[in-house]
Amino acid sequence: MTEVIDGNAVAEDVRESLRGAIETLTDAGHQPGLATVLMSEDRASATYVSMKQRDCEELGIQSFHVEVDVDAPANELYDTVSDLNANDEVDGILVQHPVADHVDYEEVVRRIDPGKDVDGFHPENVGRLVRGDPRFRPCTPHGVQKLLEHTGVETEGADAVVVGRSNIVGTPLANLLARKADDGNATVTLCHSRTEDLAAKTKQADIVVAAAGVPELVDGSMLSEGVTVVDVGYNRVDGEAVGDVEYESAKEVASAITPVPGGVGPMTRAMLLYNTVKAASQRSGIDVDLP
Ligand SMILES: Nc1nc2c(c(=O)[nH]1)N[C@@H](CN(C=O)c1ccc(C(=O)N[C@@H](CCC(=O)O)C(=O)O)cc1)CN2
Repeated sequence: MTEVIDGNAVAEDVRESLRGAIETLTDAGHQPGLATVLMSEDRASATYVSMKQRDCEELGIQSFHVEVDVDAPANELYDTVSDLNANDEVDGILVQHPVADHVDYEEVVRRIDPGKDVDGFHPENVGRLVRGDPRFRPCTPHGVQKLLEHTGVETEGADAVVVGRSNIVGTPLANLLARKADDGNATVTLCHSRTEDLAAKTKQADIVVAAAGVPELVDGSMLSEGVTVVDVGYNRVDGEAVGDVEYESAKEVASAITPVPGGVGPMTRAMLLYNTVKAASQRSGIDVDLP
């Protein structure tokens, strides 16, 4: 029987487990605060940002939001980031990706105070993660780790194949899964658009994470019996949400699989709250228990 991994339920567990820390920080005079910045007309991005604001409100995290006109010069976005860096009530800053075409997202990220970089995208934080001393684990990779942990999937010694090498998901996740201690200890293969025989790689995997942004790229014929499948993809095809995994055929062979929607997406948001609380604790010097 294939286990369908319920991302909404695990995300709810994470949120509930953060309540105590938020209360401790708030009672001590430091209510955690998250600022979201949107410079895009993409409807999905606007939806994700408003979901993140709502998540904050529900948990008692202060939420700040800035919209920068898509036609504004890059400097306007840089100034917004500077203002938020200087705002003491803001513990975490998230600039929703993608931004307007004429703005270099990497430059925006470099301007975020690394101590407030709750996405974990700043070069200093990427370096720390790769060196084994992560300040903030990026939200989606961290969410995938939590889903595996919650499902009881053993990563230690497992063959994990990550499909997709984006800075937001594939590359940091491959790093985390390969690291020792409590991060994974897996043998990781990072596949991408130039991988010659993708099916040969995915077939030998105990864990497959699809994060390529290509609808239904991975199907059941490319998987081995008993594999765990995590689908990070979220594509709109004919108005329908479709993952990077062909769900029905993959479910036939998998022992556990995440659905789309209701799999990784809610975890991305939950781990953002986690990083915001962590940032608040680090910035205030108030120790809290984090799950
Ligand atoms: N600065 C960042 N930008 C982006 C990130 C990120 O981590 N940081 N990730 C992606 C997508 N993303 C976050 O913003 C995201 C994707 C999906 C969901 C989600 O909750 N999905 C739900 C369905 C939502 C719906 O109904 O439309 C699900 O899968 O069940 C949240 C966040 C892009 N940019």
